Amino acid sequence: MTIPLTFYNSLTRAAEPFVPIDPALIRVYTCGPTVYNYQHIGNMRAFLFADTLGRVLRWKGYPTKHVINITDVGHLTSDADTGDDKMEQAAAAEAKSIWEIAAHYTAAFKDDVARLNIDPPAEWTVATDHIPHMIAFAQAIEKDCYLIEGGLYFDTTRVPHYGALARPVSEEGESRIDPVSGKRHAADFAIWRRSPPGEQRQMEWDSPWGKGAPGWHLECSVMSRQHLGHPFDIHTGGIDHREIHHPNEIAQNQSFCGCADSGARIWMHNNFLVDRGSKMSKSTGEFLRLQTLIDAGFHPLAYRMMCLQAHYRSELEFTWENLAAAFTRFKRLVIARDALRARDDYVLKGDTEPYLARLEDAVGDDLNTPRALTVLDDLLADKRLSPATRLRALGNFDAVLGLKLETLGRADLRLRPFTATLTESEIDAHLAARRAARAEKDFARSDAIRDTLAAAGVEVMDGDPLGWDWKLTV
Ligand SMILES: Nc1ncnc2c1ncn2[C@@H]1O[C@H](COP(=O)(O)OP(=O)(O)OP(=O)(O)O)[C@@H](O)[C@H]1O
Ligand SMILES: [Zn+2]
Repeated sequence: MTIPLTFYNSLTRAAEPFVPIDPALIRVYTCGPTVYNYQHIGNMRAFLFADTLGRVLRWKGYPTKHVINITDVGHLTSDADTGDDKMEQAAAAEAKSIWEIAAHYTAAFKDDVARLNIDPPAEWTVATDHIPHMIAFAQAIEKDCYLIEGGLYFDTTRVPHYGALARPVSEEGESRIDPVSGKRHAADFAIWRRSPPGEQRQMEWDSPWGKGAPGWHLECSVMSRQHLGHPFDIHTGGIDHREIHHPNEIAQNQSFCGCADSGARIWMHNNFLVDRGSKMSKSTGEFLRLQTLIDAGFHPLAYRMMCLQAHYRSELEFTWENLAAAFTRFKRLVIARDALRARDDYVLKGDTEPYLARLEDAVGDDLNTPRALTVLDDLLADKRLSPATRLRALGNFDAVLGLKLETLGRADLRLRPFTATLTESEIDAHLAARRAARAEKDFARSDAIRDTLAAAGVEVMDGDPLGWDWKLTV
């Protein structure tokens, strides 16, 4: 594979050729979820993007170490260090301990990761496992901090070009940051938040600056440095992080190294999933979970397909129609694959190289997955290649797109097999008749219909949790 990779670097606002720091190991850090609630499908878009990046690097032959953190402390209700800790607030609302909250939502997040076929990273690092390291890091940058009643704050005028990543740091931008009494500059942020006198927090630790908890930005500087070393290759996150969280990480990293290095060579940001025109957000209440989509009858990979159809730097509007269209496209791919399998004569004829080159070119062009999908469509439809040849190339597309085209069964998607003797609408008609029979308590008739379906290769699944009431017995 020879086509170079190009990534859009938010630091320079330009597409740049990817030059590994050490080709023997590419190091990637992704800001992970705050586990005070279920992740919504917008959050999962951020992890799908990071997964595509990791997949592309590995497919290109780069050994890659990917770290994603779990934020279980420090993220306040405002990204700019005011309000309550999101974890404390959720624990109070659900009358549970923070540790229970974190365990529950971390497990739910990892379920979604698996269902979306996101490759688990080399390490999931947990913020609260790193408190001593955070204190040591804070001591190292204390020279650029000042102590006020609220805790230890970072003086953002102490590093060169603070906020260059957010660009421009406008008056308007800074006015979004709520004032904290004693802060020297609006953009200054908490490194260590002291527990208010007389108040006991569920999560608090002793430190040289009093009992309290680390600031949210600190954890990513500390975990990325500890697990990857600075500078590492690529740092990713959602585009909201480009404004506050990542500029603050960069300021800490610069203070720590006493240099101008941001800590990562390339900073990449995915754009938002929006719902009726605005960012889908946990904090604003109503949001969609992956489970909601599954309950509505969609395979989780239909959502992956929906995300792949848009470039990661474009805003993506969620509508049920878009999701249904993505699901249909996904089913068509599975149907096309099965049609090829049915005709497979094990004869290899034709050359897939041009398609693989186009795939490489597409994903190398700042992860252009929409273009990669059209390459896949073209490959499957190319009659100059034998079925076996086309099927053989699928592994490359699976490696990059993660759609499980090689392994997913038709039954998983509720598709009628080519060998089935009933059409999809006939199956539905039988099922409707069976439901009517059951409603009339005519179980003999209901069982007879079930047997008819079974003979045709269709197994009825009463009470299927996915809401699909039949699957194929193949
Ligand atoms: N609507 C969205 N579309 C795409 N990415 C998103 C969206 N909302 C959040 N993200 C990204 O999801 C990742 C995890 O976010 P995190 O759990 O910190 O979110 P949060 O701030 O707690 O929740 P929210 O932003 O939903 O209130 C981050 O990279 C964030 O930028
Ligand atoms: Zn982070």
